[in-house]
Amino acid sequence: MADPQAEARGPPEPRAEALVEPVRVNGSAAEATLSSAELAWRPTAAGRDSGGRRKLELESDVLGFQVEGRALKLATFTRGDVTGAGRPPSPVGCGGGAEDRKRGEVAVEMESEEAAERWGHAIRDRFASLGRPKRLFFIVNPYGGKRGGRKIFQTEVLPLIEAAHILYTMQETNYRLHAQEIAGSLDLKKYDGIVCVSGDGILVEVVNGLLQRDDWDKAIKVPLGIIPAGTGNGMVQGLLHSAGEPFSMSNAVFAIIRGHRRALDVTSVVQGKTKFFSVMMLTWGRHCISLMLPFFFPNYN
Ligand SMILES: Nc1ncnc2c1ncn2[C@@H]1O[C@H](COP(=O)(O)OP(=O)(O)OP(=O)(O)O)[C@@H](O)[C@H]1O
Repeated sequence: MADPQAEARGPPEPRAEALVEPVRVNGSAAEATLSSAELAWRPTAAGRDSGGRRKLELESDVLGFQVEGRALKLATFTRGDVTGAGRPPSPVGCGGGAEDRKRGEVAVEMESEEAAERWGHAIRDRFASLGRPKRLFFIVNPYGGKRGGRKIFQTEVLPLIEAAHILYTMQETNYRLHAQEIAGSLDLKKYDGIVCVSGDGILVEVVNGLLQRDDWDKAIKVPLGIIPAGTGNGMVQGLLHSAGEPFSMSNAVFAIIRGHRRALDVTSVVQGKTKFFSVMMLTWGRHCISLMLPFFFPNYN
C-alpha cells in the first residue's frame, strides 16, 4: 500500500550517513548498519548464538535484492560464508576451484515496511552510483567454441542476471556476420550494454556493426561485455586476470553485473584497400589491458 508520507517526501537523497535499525537477520535478532559501502550486523542479546559481527560489501558481495513487505532479501555472491547464514545453496557457474564465489541469501527483517523501503532505496542508490546495468542485450552464438553458448546462457548467465534483477533481451546468431547486423540496427536507447556469449569473433562483429551505423560515434560508447563461450576465450581470461579475479564463467558474469567498465579505444589501420581496426581494450575489466584485435571493416572503399 502507498505511504502518503513517503510520497510527499519523494525519492530519498543519496545518503552519506549510516542507517541503523534493530532487525532479524535470517531469523536471529541483530542490530544492522547500512552505509554506502556495506551492510553489517551484530547479534543482540536474544540472538547471541549467531556469532559476531558480519558484513556484506555492497559492491562485491551482493548480486541484487528485493523488498518484500518488512523484509529486505539480498541475493549474495561471496567467497566463503561471510554472512554466517550457514552453507550457501548450490554453487552457480563453472570452473574457478576453491576461490569461486557461492550464491546465498540473506533475509533482513525490519521493524516496519517503511524502514525496509528506506534501506532498499539506499542500496538502489548505491548500485546506481556504481554504474550497475539495468537492461542488457545478449547476443548468444550457439555455434562458437564447443557449441555450448545456448547452455551457458541458460545455466550460467541467466540465474545470476535474474538474481541481480537485470532486464534482458537475448538473440541467438543464426549465421556468420549476424551479430554484426544485429549491432548495426539495434535500438541502443533500450539497453545499458551489449553482452556477447561467444568467442572473441562475435565481439569483433559487434564492434564492426556499431561502427557501420550512422550514429557510430554514439554507438561505440555503448558498454560491451563478453562471456566466454568460444575456444580460446583469451580476452576474458586476460581481463579477469588483470582484475585479480580467477577465470570462471560466474566471475565474468558478475563483473558485468557489478558495472566494471572501461572505454573502448578503436584505431584504424589501412593496408592497401583493406581497412582494419585495432581494439585496444575491452570494457568491464577492472583494470585496463591492451588487446590488439584486428578486424575487417566492409564499408571501406
Ligand atoms: N549460427 C551460426 N552458424 C554458423 N556460424 C556462426 C553462427 N553464428 C555465428 N557464427 C560465426 O561463428 C564464428 C565464431 O564465433 P565466436 O566468436 O563465438 O567464436 P570464436 O572464438 O571466434 O571461434 P571458435 O568458434 O573457434 O571459438 C563467427 O565468425 C561467427 O560469424
